[in-house]
Amino acid sequence: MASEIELVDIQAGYGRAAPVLRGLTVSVPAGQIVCLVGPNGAGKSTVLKVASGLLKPRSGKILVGGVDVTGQGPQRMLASGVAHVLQGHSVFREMTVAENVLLGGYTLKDKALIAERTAFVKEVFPVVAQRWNSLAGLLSGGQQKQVEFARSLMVNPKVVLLDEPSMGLDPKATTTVFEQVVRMRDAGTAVLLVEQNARRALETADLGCVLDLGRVHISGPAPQLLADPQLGELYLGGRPAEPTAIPKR
Ligand SMILES: Nc1ncnc2c1ncn2[C@@H]1O[C@H](COP(=O)(O)OP(=O)(O)OP(=O)(O)O)[C@@H](O)[C@H]1O
Repeated sequence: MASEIELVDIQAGYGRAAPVLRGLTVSVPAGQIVCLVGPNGAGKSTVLKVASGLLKPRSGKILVGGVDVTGQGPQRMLASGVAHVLQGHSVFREMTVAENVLLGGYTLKDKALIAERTAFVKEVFPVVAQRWNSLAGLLSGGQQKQVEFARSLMVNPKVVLLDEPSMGLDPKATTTVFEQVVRMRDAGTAVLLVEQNARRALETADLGCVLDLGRVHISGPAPQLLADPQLGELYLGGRPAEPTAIPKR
């Protein structure tokens, strides 16, 4: 299956500190949700920063749609088709939902294309259409997250990187947000999802990767990972002796 983005044998870290990612390889096939789970500090957000060009890898390769884009910064990565929805809340509360979403298309010059993309994101995220002229700050946390998702889809990315989309949300809003992640995938965008809420993320994803010590320790179809006792072990503080590969479907 063709990959929208591939990170190959990535070494990356901050400043002069020891590397956080130590030979990490992950790939997101077209039309799939891949989730990264792992203990605090395992490097999950760092993977997304490398994938979106915010952090340049010390070594390794980044391929988008098979094209080598290693070393490109965030603007070029966005133009290549990689959109990053950062951790926390990034809507402008004093602006309308419309203004927030249209910001995502600021690089688009063609008015017809902007109108087409606007209609598309309103269809994928009904709450965005319903609250189009409301101030974004009046929306609930889960609704604001959908505004962020809609903004990221304005440029028709190949892959969207989602960093802890359920952070700070109650269980009902979390359910809604994960349903919208599935809608994004079904609408044709591949997703690389980072989550603390490992169970919910694996229930939503097609494929899962467990990060530990800066590399992927276990990977495979999400349902198989959910049933894997080693996953529980990791979260209880134990470590698997050897990296394990679960055969692909
Ligand atoms: N801007 C930064 N400068 C220096 N070190 C950083 C920076 N961001 C992250 N780190 C360090 O990199 C390591 C991995 O952090 P990262 O945020 O990628 O982990 P994570 O798996 O996403 O963690 P969490 O689940 O707690 O969000 C940690 O040791 C962290 O302290």
